[in-house]
Amino acid sequence: MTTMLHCMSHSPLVGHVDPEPAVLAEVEQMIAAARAAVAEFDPDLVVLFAPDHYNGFFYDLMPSFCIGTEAYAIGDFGTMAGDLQVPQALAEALAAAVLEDGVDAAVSYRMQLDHGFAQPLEELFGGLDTKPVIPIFINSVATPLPSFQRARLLGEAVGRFLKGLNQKVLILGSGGLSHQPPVPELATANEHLQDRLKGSGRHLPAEEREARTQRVIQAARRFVEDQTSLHPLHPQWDEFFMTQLAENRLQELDGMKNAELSVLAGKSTHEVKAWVSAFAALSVMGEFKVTARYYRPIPEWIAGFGALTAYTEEA
Ligand SMILES: O=C(O)CCc1cccc(O)c1O
Ligand SMILES: [Fe+2]
Repeated sequence: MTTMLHCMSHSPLVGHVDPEPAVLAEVEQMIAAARAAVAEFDPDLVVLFAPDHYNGFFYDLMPSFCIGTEAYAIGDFGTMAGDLQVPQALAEALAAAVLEDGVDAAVSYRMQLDHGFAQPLEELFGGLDTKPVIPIFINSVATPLPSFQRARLLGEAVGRFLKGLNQKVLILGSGGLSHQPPVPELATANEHLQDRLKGSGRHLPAEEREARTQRVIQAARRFVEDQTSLHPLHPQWDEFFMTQLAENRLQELDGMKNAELSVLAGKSTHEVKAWVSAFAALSVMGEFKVTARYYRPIPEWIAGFGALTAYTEEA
């Protein structure tokens, strides 16, 4: 049984602050090709690794990893809102297997998701509930963060479970690459914002939601004018990282310290752990080959914007 993988950057700024038409067309073409490949593959099951941006996971109880047995997306930045179609018994079995395998992932029976999960489903399937999807959260913004090694081990545990299923599985990773949008931080937040980060932000008043959205849009506009207004993108690291994955050198990333990566490529670059977990899962399912690769730094989206597609070899 062949397994397919697709990892991709996301950005809620898509449609809000867009690059020039030629770049937009290039990205749309890349996404259309991925959508066609996914349609051709026609998975029985989708496993989606993605981060959150203080929309569903907060400091009142912040897990490193969480497997959703039921989940819905809130529709931030105009992305799709609504329920995912999570195969509950299978998600429960996956959660149990991952724990048994030595990785202490939490579970959620009411997982609240943002654009990090919704955007890839929207782009690849045109909806949130067109296929059975198991969402797996990786904390990528709320320090202290899980390490690269733990993200790899999580992925390997997930892959071992999936290998035993005998189903046609599509593994998705959403996030990264180098970027540092203005995501709030507990250490520097005022009292009101601290309260939001500790859980009251789970149901943000409409005007606060709008203010937050506009703040990110304004930051993107400023970043296009002045690329020192936020942590600069780091195309060279992004390309290096994608090559490490494509060549199955995941273990070499274990030595990368979280603080080191933040300084090098920006604090939200930790979202690439979704890619690490996705490739780790694929790597235990069989020998794999990367068949498509895309990269371009896109300041309008505050993102080193890339994608990788891979398949295991037919046994
Ligand atoms: O929701 C937020 O506040 C952060 C939004 C955000 C902006 C640019 C690139 C991203 O990957 C991203 O997640
Ligand atoms: Fe993100």
